[in-house]
Amino acid sequence: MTRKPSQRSSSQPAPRERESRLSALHLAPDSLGFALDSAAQAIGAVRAGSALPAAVQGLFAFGKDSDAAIARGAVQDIAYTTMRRLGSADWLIAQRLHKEPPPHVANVLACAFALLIDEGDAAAYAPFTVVDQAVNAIGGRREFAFAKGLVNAVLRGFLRERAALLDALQADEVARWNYPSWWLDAVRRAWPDAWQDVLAAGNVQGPLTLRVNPRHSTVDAYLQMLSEQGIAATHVGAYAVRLAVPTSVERIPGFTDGVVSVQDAGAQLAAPLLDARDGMRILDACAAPGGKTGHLLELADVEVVALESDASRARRIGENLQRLQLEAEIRIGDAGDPTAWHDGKPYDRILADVPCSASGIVRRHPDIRWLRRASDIPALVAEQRRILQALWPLLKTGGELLYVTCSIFPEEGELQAQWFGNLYPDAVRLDAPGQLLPAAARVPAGASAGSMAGHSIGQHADHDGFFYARFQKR
Ligand SMILES: C[S@@+](CC[C@H](N)C(=O)[O-])C[C@H]1O[C@@H](n2cnc3c(N)ncnc32)[C@H](O)[C@@H]1O
Repeated sequence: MTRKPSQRSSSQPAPRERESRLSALHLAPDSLGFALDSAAQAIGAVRAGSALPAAVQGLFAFGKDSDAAIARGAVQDIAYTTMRRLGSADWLIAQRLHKEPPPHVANVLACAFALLIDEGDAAAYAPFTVVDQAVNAIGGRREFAFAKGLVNAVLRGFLRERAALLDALQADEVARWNYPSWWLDAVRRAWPDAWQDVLAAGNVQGPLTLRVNPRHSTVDAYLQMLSEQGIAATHVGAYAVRLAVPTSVERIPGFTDGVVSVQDAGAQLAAPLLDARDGMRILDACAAPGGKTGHLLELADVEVVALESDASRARRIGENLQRLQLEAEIRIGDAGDPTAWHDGKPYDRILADVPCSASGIVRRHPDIRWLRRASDIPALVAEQRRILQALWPLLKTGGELLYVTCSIFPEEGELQAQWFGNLYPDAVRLDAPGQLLPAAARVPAGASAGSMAGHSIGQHADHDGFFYARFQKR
């Protein structure tokens, strides 16, 4: 948790814009009740199909900066924690209530349950504080005030029967693992020896990992600088440094000057695998927000075309490269339709970091598991194939294509690589990590801690899930 709001509530209405369908909220912006109410709105938005970052952003879009600053950290923490525990929270609600409550009441309860599941030192707030503040959150809106007694009874009842309920919850797979059942089936099918580790890794908050820019520093020199500033960090990859305590980017030494970037250790494998050398012409075919584009340009003096289909996301490539003081040619276009953007000059290297289920990065985006549907996977597989087929003819003979997904589903990984190898007799498969399963340094209590199938990065493994396949054109 980045910050805890005070337990104070106030009779003063919070001066921020609210969803039009909700009445005014009579709670102070620095109270836990206010944070629970806001987080509940974000959960409601995700249940309606919105991505969590957009849902949280939307809450503060019209608010005063001061209110947003006060509440935002706590709201974000509660909403993300709730997403990681939504299966448990919904199960507990169903156990305690025979009739479905109004959605906002259910979402406040879900947020409260998510905070009550941890005990002792692991708990962010004292249990009775959570209960009192959840009751305040419900009482803070005129139309839900009738449910104060119910929220109080449900949450206090949970505290009385906590151990028995959490024990019973283990028998329900969705409640236990906090993933939808189709996702549980898919992970079990794909990784019969490691499925529990994979699921558990996705339920741990990801660390803050940095990539050191070799144009400005070295990992050793940067670690030394951090140590002089009293910041604990570990060397976790060729260019990767993991901070012991996550912080905001403005506080990361050297971030604004482009000495380091924020990038997961698993994602940092892409640019070195492309083996780019000075003078090469490279296509980064699905480039935004430009994490891998920046890394490529840090490693060699290359000419990079950064292609992205989403114009608003493409702007972030430019912002990231500006901070790094590096340049690429940014083009907006569909990687699956080169006629619209390709100038006819072939590439030495192509990075195909294609759109995918993002099932490998759920620890950073815990909403993804609830937003995705099983039917999304075949649609994504088809889209990945369309893009790969369009890109292969753009590669020079002797050139290399790196296929990347942040997925743990073999349909988007190994099976896709095999399909590609069978389709193109001139594609020679080169060494690459293949499936990199997500690995968490800290696995939550109660989760299995057996050995991982697939690859991980090494002794300090703590990275998202990726798939990497490399092909050379003969
Ligand atoms: C996995 S992300 C890329 C991450 C990026 N390589 C990085 O390291 O920061 C995939 C990107 O592909 C874009 N995209 C999706 N379909 C595309 C298409 N048909 N052509 C080009 N870009 C596409 C998405 O908007 C998204 O920004």
